[in-house]
Amino acid sequence: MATKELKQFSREEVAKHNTPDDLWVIIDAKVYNLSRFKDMHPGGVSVLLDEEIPGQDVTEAFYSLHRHEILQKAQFKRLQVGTIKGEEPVIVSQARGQLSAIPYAEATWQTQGYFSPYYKESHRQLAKAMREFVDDYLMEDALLHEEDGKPPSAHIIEKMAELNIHAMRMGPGKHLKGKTLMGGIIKPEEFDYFHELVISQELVRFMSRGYADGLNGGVVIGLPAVLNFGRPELKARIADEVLSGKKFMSLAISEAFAGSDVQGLKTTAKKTEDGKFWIINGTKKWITNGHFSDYFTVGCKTDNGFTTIFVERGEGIETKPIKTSYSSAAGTAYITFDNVKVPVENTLGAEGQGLFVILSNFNHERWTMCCASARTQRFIVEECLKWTAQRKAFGKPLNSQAVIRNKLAAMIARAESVQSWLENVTYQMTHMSYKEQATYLAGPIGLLKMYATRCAQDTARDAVQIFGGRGITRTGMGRVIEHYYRTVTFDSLLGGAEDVLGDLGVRQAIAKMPKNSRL
Ligand code: HEM
Repeated sequence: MATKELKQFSREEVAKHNTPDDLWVIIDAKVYNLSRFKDMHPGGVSVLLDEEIPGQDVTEAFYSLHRHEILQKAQFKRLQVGTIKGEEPVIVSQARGQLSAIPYAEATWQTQGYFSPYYKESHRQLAKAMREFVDDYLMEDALLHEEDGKPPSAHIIEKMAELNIHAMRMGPGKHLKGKTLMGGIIKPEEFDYFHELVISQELVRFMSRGYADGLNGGVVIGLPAVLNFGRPELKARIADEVLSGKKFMSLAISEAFAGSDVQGLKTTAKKTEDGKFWIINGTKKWITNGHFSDYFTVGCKTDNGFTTIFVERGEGIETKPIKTSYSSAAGTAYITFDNVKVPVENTLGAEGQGLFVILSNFNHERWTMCCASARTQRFIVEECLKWTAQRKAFGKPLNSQAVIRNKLAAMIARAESVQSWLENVTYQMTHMSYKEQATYLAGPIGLLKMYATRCAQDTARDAVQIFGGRGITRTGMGRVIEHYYRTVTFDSLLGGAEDVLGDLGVRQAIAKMPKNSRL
């Protein structure tokens, strides 16, 4: 119903509608008729018949029990019959594409009154366009498919391809040449890692972790090996098909037998007698997007060591979904390869050098995970700041309790420190070649990821304590917190387990210690 059709009432008029069969309430200067809805109210009838509800202003009671988004839904919007004469609603939803006004809900560079040396006008424009894109297209699809477990809708993948978002997620490089990025906001030759950071951070704002990985996460980690080490004709064909959203791919390394210990993998590739084909046998586990992938970048044991091979779905390949604690929208799969015949031209990099092929992209992969972790932690800070301001306990807002403020302080400090370190590392990346990044940043990125995911888990734990039972309930006020707490561990495992990455960082530091240093 359009606002202009709504009647205006005085508070006295509303007060007369105070019986079970004629039950009106005021929420934020809007008048709702709950007479018929009361029997369908998910919170029950009795709460609506409490002596403090019928005919009265229930704004405070409503917002201590419901998310604002409920009133935005068509089936509940219809309950509004009018507004209060001479009053304006004060509670507003964040408009499409808008930045949040909640302190710390946006990184400093996007917060009014603050400065940053890293971001230019093109980053700001890209951030704005990405936010609008996410609000317009992804929010609804993400919530839907995080629940029903289906992969992201085809029209979303197509729209992302049209704007070349899939390509931008691969970072700066030749693959962007000649492409119109985000409708022309940014030129391919200007695209840097801060642009990519902006994209990675906006693409998780819908807080649906499984869906976020379903959104071509496999391409981000599986395609670089083809782009950097594939033969030119293979590279051209696959990049085109995958970045245009027509085909999906995944990185198939982990096995039930080995994860972080890449050298302990058991899948084998043996050459046919004529030397023209590989015959691949083995299994892979926890392969993101694997269930709907057309292509796989597969790590195999070969006679001369470890070799990475590009494999197309076909005879001998079977993928089965694995149920994990996040949504099957991610297409997490168990894959079996039974005598799969692959042309040797599909070898990525040199035979026996597959470890280098895989390791060379680990820095970028882990860095994108840090981008996502920093952003989602910040979203949790926003949820907690809002909740503790609107929820009352012992007659006062939750945020009047020192113990709650202490938790908020720790959360804010973690979100800010992760983002600041991330921006520093990103700045280094913009000034280093891929090879220099491998030399100088593998250790710091390992440490950053370890730190980010530990902070994220601490923040998830604190948030659940702040939200209480709601923090473990899938619907209602705490739905974002519940989801975060249930899925936050993914970040600490994917792309290398926390302890392994921390250890990598320290081992690299030890290796670089000057031999002549003494206390
Ligand atoms: C326009 C008016 C209202 C609408 C559309 C509405 C709608 C809903 C919906 C959809 C839920 C379940 C979703 C969720 O878990 O958040 C719910 C739960 C609930 N509602 Fe309402 N409601 C309204 C007004 C009220 C009022 C005035 C009260 C009285 C204090 C109330 C008390 C509750 C309670 C106690 C719950 C259960 C909350 C929980 O499980 O944590 N509702 N309501």
